Amino acid sequence: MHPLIEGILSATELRMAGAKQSFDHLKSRDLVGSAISARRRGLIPVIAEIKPRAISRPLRAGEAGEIARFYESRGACGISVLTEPTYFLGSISSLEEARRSTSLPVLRKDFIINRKQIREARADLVLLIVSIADIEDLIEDVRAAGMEPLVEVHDEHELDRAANAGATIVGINNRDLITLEVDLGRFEALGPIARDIGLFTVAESGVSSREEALRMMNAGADALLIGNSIMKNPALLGEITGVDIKAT
Ligand SMILES: O=C(O)c1ccccc1NCC(=O)[C@H](O)[C@H](O)COP(=O)(O)O
Repeated sequence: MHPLIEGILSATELRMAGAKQSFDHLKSRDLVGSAISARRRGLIPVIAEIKPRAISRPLRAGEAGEIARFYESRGACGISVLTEPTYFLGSISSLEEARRSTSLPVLRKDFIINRKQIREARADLVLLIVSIADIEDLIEDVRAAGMEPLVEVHDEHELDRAANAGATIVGINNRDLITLEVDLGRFEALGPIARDIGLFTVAESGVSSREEALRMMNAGADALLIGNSIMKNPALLGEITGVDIKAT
């Protein structure tokens, strides 16, 4: 594990001692349906991420809602919100704002290690990372709270673990959590294996152009998760999804 992630996990344990843990059981929004509908409209299905770290500052009140609405207008099929505060400068309030501001399914992207975190806030999907979490228990907890787990894997062993634990949506992260290096070849190697066993596959990290997005789609991705490149240059999202291309 990279020292940065060890630091995030220690800070998470401390913070959770006093966290609130309740939310309304509203109807969940369906990511798979939203991605299929994007493809039918000729778009590349992108889960667009709100990632304050990419712009090196926390968001102002109201900004997460503005970004979420913009992402929806540029063809996103889902919104991911980084809620981890220590390194990623995220917040639960951004998650709640983003979900109130669009009709898209919203993913809570964080380093979830215990069930208290799952009940901190309403999302439609919650990220569980196989290498840091007891996913066998937490998958059930996420579903019991009316949400769906997006289970992140980095190699074939983790993919087997996710499938055996009952995951149906897997994220294959092109970013290595030990070195933090990004290699799109990781999805190309694992994506087809995940699809062959019937999983819905999300190619996570490292996509910064339409060409790279097409590369992930050609490798069998059902959806892409993109953060840094579109936070730095939001206009890029329409180019990647294809909304801009259809408009011209
Ligand atoms: O993004 C990081 O620097 C990072 C560092 C350590 C652990 C996780 C990290 N990112 C989380 C993510 O997986 C990404 O935010 C997400 O997949 C989008 O990736 P990108 O398009 O490369 O921002």
